[in-house]
Amino acid sequence: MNPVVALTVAGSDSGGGAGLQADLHTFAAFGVHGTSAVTAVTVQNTVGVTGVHEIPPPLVADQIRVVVEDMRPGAVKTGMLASAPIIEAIGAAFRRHGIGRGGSVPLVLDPVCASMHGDPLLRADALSALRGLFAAATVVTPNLDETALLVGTRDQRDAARALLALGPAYALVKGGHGDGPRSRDLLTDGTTELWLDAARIDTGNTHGSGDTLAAAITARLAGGDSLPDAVAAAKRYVTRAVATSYSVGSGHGPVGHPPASDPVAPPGPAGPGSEAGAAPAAVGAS
Ligand SMILES: Nc1ncnc2c1ncn2[C@@H]1O[C@H](COP(=O)(O)OP(=O)(O)OP(=O)(O)O)[C@@H](O)[C@H]1O
Ligand SMILES: Cc1ncc(CO)c(N)n1
Repeated sequence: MNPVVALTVAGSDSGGGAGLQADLHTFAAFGVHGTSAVTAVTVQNTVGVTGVHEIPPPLVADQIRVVVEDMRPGAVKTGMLASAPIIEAIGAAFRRHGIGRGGSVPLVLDPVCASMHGDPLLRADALSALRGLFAAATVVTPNLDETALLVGTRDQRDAARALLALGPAYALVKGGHGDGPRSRDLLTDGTTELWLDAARIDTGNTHGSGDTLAAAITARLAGGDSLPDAVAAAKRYVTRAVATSYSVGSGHGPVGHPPASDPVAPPGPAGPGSEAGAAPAAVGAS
């Protein structure tokens, strides 16, 4: 039986906690075969990012092409995209291969702008190119620092409204950077609003939490979940990931990647894959 396949288009974190390394750990935890198109190599550890080497845009597009032609991922995720030329090459590749809205493969767009240490992972002149990719996304998953940069607000509802105006089917505005006792994320398609709520775990070891949440959504979408079901499963997973985080190095340690308690089911007779932008349903996470 063919495995479910997911693709991440992301940067490498040499420290192993975030970026495509976190994505591949997460895909594996859900029992999904992970593939990757590398956008940039970062020189990074638990303390910070000291260097970035961008991959030439045609090489990024070629990685996407060979994976899609050979293995047909059930869903795609983007993380660190680094520069406007790389984003434009990715956008063209997605259109060519039917990835994102308008195509048949759901797209989870995590608009990574900086590391948790505040080191830039996207060139300042690439913000408008990144916004331009939003219309292709099934869901965009910014944190509050990213909503401030992208749409000028840290209010979760206002940010979601402004993000949806850029064209994605759903906005998931994460609240991990708040400081209350709960870690609350807002999922909305403009009609239905869903708060995903969990107790905030008292730890500084949250490196890779955002990548892990978006990768878990991608894994579940690849297995055929609706978007709200995928987000609910991913929230449960990232909460366990933060709970199993650990210290390594002298800075912020990574989240853990325990096996998912609800792994992706192998494809049935109809095969994996869901409609990009499926209808919302009432879900909750605790
Ligand atoms: N201390 C915590 N306890 C529980 N959940 C958390 C905690 N920190 C983050 N989360 C959850 O982890 C997910 C990622 O959120 P966050 O806002 O940290 O993303 P991010 O900033 O993009 O992550 P990264 O650190 O990878 O850049 C969200 O679901 C958030 O609610
Ligand atoms: C390569 C990479 N992607 C994403 C993040 C954000 O977690 C990071 N720190 N590094």
